Amino acid sequence: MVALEYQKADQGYGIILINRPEKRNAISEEMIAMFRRCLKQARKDNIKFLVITSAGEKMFCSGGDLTYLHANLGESEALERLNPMKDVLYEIASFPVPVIGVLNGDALGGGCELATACDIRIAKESAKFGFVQSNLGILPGWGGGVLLYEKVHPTFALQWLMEGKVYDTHLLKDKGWINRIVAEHELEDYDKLLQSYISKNSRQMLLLKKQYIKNRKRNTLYGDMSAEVEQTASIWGSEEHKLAVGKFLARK
Ligand SMILES: CC[C@@H](C(=O)O)C(=O)SCCNC(=O)CCNC(=O)[C@H](O)C(C)(C)COP(=O)(O)OP(=O)(O)OC[C@H]1O[C@@H](n2cnc3c(N)ncnc32)[C@H](O)[C@@H]1OP(=O)(O)O
Repeated sequence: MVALEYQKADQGYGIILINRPEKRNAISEEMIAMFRRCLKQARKDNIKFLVITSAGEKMFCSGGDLTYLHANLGESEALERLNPMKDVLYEIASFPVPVIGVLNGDALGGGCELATACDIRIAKESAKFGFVQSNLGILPGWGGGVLLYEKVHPTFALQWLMEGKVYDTHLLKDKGWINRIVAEHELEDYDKLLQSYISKNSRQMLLLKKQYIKNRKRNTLYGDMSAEVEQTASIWGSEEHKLAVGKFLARK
């Protein structure tokens, strides 16, 4: 089974599928390299938009693989392991056509960062989402906190990042993080689900994304994301982080 794959759909859009449901779609080191390759291929194809979604019904993504991103890493080692996925998130955020996150299940930690890097989020109604990093003694490790400030009101971004709460789709739609809530059965037919995008042409999509990037509040996105990752790496070895990750890894 391939843990991450890309394909171009007949209707002219691309899909990246995170396919590791048995580990709740946690992102491993190997999958980061696969992500880069898939994005590269998607850039070459003449697609109208790119979808990022996952296999399984439970989780869109449970974040970074905690066996690889464990808490016993030194600052420079943590930075080395975090930066590649930050680059993937930046690549998604600056991808030439719109990127739609189809959130088929919950997301935690880095999973919420990945969802936030997408331009549009369509979520299954029953899904729950948590920027829980503060509960783990860290900050977002892939630059996704910076992206969150771009997507929702700054006071809500700060509140979510500070409190580390897990929210439902209705609250997050009110806050502007989720664009559209759908029933589970609507995820069975992508061409129908995505019809309002499929019906537009490639040139329109390309120009709309270009305008969106131009209208971004900041033009220092990459540097700001890198600074956030550095800050996270600086507190990676905190006692709170060691305790939280140690507890997860030892729970069975
Ligand atoms: C930069 C990374 C950093 C960030 O910036 O935020 C992060 O992303 S840190 C990670 C944040 N995520 C978490 O803390 C979530 C950890 N996982 C869980 O709390 C639970 O697994 C779950 C996601 C709520 C799902 O619970 P449940 O449905 O009961 O399944 P299991 O717990 O039994 O998990 C099944 C299977 O998957 C493995 N798993 C789950 N999440 C991860 C992960 N993030 N990394 C590695 N492995 C993960 C889990 O260990 C189980 O494996 P087996 O024991 O081999 O079956």
